[in-house]
Amino acid sequence: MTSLLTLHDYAAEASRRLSPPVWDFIEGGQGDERSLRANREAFERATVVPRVLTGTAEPETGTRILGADWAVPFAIAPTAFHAMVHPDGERATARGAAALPVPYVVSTMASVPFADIAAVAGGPLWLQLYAFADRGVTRHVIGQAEAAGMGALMLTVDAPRLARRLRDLRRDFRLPPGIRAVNLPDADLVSPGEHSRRAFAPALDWGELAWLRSVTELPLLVKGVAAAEDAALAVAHGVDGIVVSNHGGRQFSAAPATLDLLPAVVDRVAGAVPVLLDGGIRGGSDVLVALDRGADAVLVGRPVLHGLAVGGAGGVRGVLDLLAEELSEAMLMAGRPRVRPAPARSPVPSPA
Ligand SMILES: Cc1cc2nc3c(=O)[nH]c(=O)nc-3n(C[C@H](O)[C@H](O)[C@H](O)COP(=O)(O)O)c2cc1C
Ligand SMILES: CCCCCCC(=O)C(=O)O
Repeated sequence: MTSLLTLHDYAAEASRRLSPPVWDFIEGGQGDERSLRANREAFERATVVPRVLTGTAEPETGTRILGADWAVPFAIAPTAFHAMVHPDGERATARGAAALPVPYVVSTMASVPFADIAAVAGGPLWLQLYAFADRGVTRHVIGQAEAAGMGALMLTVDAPRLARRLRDLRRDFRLPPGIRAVNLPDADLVSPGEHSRRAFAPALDWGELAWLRSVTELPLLVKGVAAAEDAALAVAHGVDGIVVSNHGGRQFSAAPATLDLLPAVVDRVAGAVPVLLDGGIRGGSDVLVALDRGADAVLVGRPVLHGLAVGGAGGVRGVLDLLAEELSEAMLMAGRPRVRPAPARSPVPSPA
């Protein structure tokens, strides 16, 4: 194996190990993939002005989000069907995350039961939630997450259905045999895109948040916010956190880079709730750039799958340890002794 000194090294090694259809499912974006590229380009042109003589020897990377201690200001983004990448699926991901530990946002479309993931997790475990047309299905998923002891719900709001991803369409991508969304009442689905058209709630509105509040007491974040106006509406509707995301460029190719959207969202939210960002984080300096522009923490998607492909739980741990080490070095070199404290849980009441 080539030496794995950067997250890009993990990606290159993963591309050699995964089948071309699975690799393309992971890497692809919507349409001409402009937003996928934009996420990276924004980080590639971003800089952080170093401060000097700050007396920093050992930066403190820890933070506190929604009442839980995080060893690092990053978490694993929700990604579906880890058993496509490694036979132990999300169990291996959770084991890899447990070492540091790194918080893990488990996808509704996990290929391993939530309870089994929770059994090996070592840090905060949240559920990413898709809202289904049949609210009974949504309730079923929430119930299993609660039973597994998950600490928060992250509602994905940028996916009325999975978008047209040309790489998948060209390959007529199907889930490999035996890969199932085991936490759904009807776990057998073959084509993710087709299933999403049939099962996802097609016309979500802000009312969904009030309904979710009526069925669970878990803190509620929304994932997929781009516009500052929507961030303000989310706060007004009483969310506990916001994730600035364009779904890793997988939903709408004209969506701006998330890093470019972040400052306006942070400005509008004005500390009412934590603001997280994902899309294009590929190194510790990227994490620091996002923090510098006002994010309280970030989520990391594809690199975790690359680690999983390279070495199961050990590969995930390798990716997360590397990111933590790079972040610590970036903070040291930039003269940032600690992560700015995130807002405490939102005091904003839900609108009637
Ligand atoms: C293979 C794959 C599967 C994904 N599955 C989900 C999912 O089930 N739910 C969700 O909200 N987002 C999903 N996402 C989007 C990620 O949560 C995240 O927004 C994105 O990957 C971040 O960008 P990055 O991969 O550049 O870090 C998925 C992304 C990938 C690459
Ligand atoms: C109906 C299956 C949905 C899989 C969702 C995965 C996802 O969000 C993605 O971006 O891919």
